[in-house]
Amino acid sequence: MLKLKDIAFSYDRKHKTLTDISLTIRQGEIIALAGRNGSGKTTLTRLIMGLINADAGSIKMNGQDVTNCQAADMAKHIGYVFQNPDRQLFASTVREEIIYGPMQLGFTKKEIELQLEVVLEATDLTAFAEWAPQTLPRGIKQRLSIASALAAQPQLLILDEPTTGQDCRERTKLLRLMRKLNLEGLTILIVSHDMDIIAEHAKTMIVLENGKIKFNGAPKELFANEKKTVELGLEVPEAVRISHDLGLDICMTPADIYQKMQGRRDLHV
Ligand SMILES: Nc1ncnc2c1ncn2[C@@H]1O[C@H](COP(=O)(O)OP(=O)(O)OP(=O)(O)O)[C@@H](O)[C@H]1O
Repeated sequence: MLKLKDIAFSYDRKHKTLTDISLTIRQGEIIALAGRNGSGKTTLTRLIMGLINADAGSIKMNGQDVTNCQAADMAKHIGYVFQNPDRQLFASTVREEIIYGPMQLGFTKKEIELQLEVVLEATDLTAFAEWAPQTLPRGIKQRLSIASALAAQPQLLILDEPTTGQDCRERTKLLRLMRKLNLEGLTILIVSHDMDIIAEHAKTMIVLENGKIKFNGAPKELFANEKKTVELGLEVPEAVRISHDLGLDICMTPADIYQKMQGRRDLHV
């Protein structure tokens, strides 16, 4: 769906911010982007969004060259949800916030109304349609940011640290929403420092260090190698650690641990 080949980018020509970035985001997958602070994650997502353009290399979307496309063109295909919803929300009601994108993209009145109804329902925000976004709690604001992005019917949704600053209930609700959208066919790129989320939800994981890809593969493959995980500035997920301590085969989720424990007579469930 999206293919980056040999991408290079620098903000000031002196320091290379991204080097030799080649990656593929496949239709329908949840792919995670991780790495320590300053490794280049935001820069890479800004590049994919067309907010900045690469100095070298190419980007293709569904086989079409979009290397030098601007943000307005990419907004037809890609939705972006900021880590801090306050950076994104500006309208005076939830309804206006959601219809802004489709209006800018030239949707008809009928399409806009339909999209509004569909995304309010999908994000469980119907009851808040007339509320002022700024008065909503953080978790609901985050869902509104997702609703606004979804309203433009993107093929790819980029979620930047979507669970930061949320309580457990809102975090669970948001992850469930992400999963549901993915099952309905939406491709999702999640930028996260939370390895538990990546272990549980991502099919592929890309790790950046100093602007270069240091890992690109299944999260399980990386987390099985604790030394490499730590070297890349990442934490081993809780489920992996516990399964290791219990002498089980590597588990990526608490449900995995439960299942594997049932097969072991020496461990009581
Ligand atoms: N607008 C800018 N101008 C110049 N340098 C920048 C700019 N934005 C980021 N950088 C630099 O580019 C490098 C990569 O930054 P980036 O924000 O992409 O990393 P990140 O992995 O997203 O970090 P974090 O996890 O802290 O958000 C850093 O060295 C940063 O200082």
